[in-house]
Amino acid sequence: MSDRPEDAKLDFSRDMSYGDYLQLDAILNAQKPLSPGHDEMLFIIQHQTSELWMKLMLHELGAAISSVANDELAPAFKMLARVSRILEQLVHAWDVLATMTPPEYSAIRPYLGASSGFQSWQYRCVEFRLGNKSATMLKPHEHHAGRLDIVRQAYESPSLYDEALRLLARRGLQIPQDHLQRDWTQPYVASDEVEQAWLQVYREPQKHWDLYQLGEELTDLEDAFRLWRFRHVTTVERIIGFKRGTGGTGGVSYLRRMLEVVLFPEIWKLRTDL
Ligand code: HEM
Ligand SMILES: N[C@@H](CC(=O)c1ccccc1NC=O)C(=O)O
Repeated sequence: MSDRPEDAKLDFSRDMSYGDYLQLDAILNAQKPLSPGHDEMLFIIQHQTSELWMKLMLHELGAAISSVANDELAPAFKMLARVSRILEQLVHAWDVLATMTPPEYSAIRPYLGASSGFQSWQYRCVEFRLGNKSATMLKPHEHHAGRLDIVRQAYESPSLYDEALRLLARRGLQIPQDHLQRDWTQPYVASDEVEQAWLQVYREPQKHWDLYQLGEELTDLEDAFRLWRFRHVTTVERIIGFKRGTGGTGGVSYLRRMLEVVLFPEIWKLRTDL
């Protein structure tokens, strides 16, 4: 045992090093700016780090959905809490991107062509796993069969909320049959009976403690996701104003409409009716 750096292992000619393990050659050689603009490095790294966090989110969300489906709530809570913390991290990441001014972004934007975050397949999988289903959103991935399969898998599977409602039914709460077995590609439709079931949980938390905790984990998650959407719109407005998006939508008008999405409607409504 020693505190001297000279005593650390220094020869990695035969052993796996930090960079080997983390595949840093692949990651750190993946920043290829197309424009002469200084700020493109920020733009690329902001997106790449977001995609890495989304990869972890999908890893956690997929496992959390399976855990809920298997009545294993303790591990699901831990994974959902992690997803919410990742979203918070992504909310704060907007502060870094917001240091980019409109003229700085104008130097990069012509080089982006028709590419846009709208085409992020991992983001679309997150939305689908959280229950925001839309057939149109599969289309940008049709040109790439492997990716389309991944997005379609998320599209066709029960969402986190679908599995939560199936769990409530297994616990004896009244959930309508058409919420328990349905075409999972269809957008979720809120129901008074489902709200009544959640109200029972929230009126007697001590009787349904883990379902109550699940309800609050879902609330945390949607709360953090709403903040992410909001920071996206405000950051976009401060950088490009009301210009149309490179992806072809109205831009800020489209992103504002996305602020109206409610993922777990009865969990929010019950607060008024409790
Ligand atoms: C200068 C920075 C940014 C600008 C100006 C911007 C602008 C836009 C616009 C205008 C759209 C609407 C689609 C379109 O027509 O293009 C959009 C969508 C999107 N952007 Fe960004 N964005 C920026 C940064 C980011 C970052 C850092 C991420 C993180 C990954 C991101 C992820 C997305 C996603 C996922 C969508 C699709 C949203 C949805 O369908 O609900 N954007 N963005
Ligand atoms: N939609 C943006 C372009 C954009 O932001 C973008 C382009 C390529 C890769 C990622 C992007 N980020 C998120 O939409 C724009 O209209 O300027």
